[in-house]
Amino acid sequence: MAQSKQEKIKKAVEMILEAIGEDTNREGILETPNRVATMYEEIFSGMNVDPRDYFTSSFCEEHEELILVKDIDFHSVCEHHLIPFFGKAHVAYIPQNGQVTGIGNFAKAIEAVAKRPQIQERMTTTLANAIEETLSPRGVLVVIEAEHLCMTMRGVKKPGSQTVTTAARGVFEKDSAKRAEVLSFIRR
Ligand SMILES: Nc1nc2c(ncn2[C@@H]2O[C@H](COP(=O)(O)OP(=O)(O)OP(=O)(O)O)[C@@H](O)[C@H]2O)c(=O)[nH]1
Ligand SMILES: [Zn+2]
Repeated sequence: MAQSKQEKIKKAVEMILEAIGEDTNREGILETPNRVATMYEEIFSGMNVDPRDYFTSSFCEEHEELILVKDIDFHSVCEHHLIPFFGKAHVAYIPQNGQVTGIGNFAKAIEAVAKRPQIQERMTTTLANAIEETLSPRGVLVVIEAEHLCMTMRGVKKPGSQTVTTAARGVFEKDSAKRAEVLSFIRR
């Protein structure tokens, strides 16, 4: 992150600490604006990353059957309150014309979309669209399950509540049996 952006974050954090009545010169707090600026660099590192870039390389493999990468951990930041939501993402696709990609690329793309202020629906849709647009599979299904701290530590305060979102494209949009097959693998 550029120096000027880091400076802006530090100043803003200092102002928040002052506003809540903290002594910004107190030993434990003195370095906090710095720490937060460094942390933001990490947790918002996906701001200008296009998830489609992870799917531009594919290799030709004659496997036109289901591939499911499940239980991919992620942490993101709710754009409404700037506190975390986190959980697991599952990505299923059925390749077409042998266009298969490295399974690690799904985890990289999830990191990219998670590391920016987000809402869960957009994260789900962005991933499904990125895979559809680049690999042109017969179908893609993205399922995300997450706990939102804005719903558990504040506001309605419902600890343990989980939000599930899905985005289905191609064959998964039309074929409920195919969707059900993926969901049963996810539940296992
Ligand atoms: N659809 C959707 N809503 C979300 C997500 N993350 C947080 N929210 C909700 O977005 C809403 C923000 O609404 P506001 O009315 O502006 O915020 P608020 O008054 O603090 O609302 P509460 O959180 O309900 O107390 C809240 O209902 C949140 O629960 C998300 O990923 N998707
Ligand atoms: Zn929120």
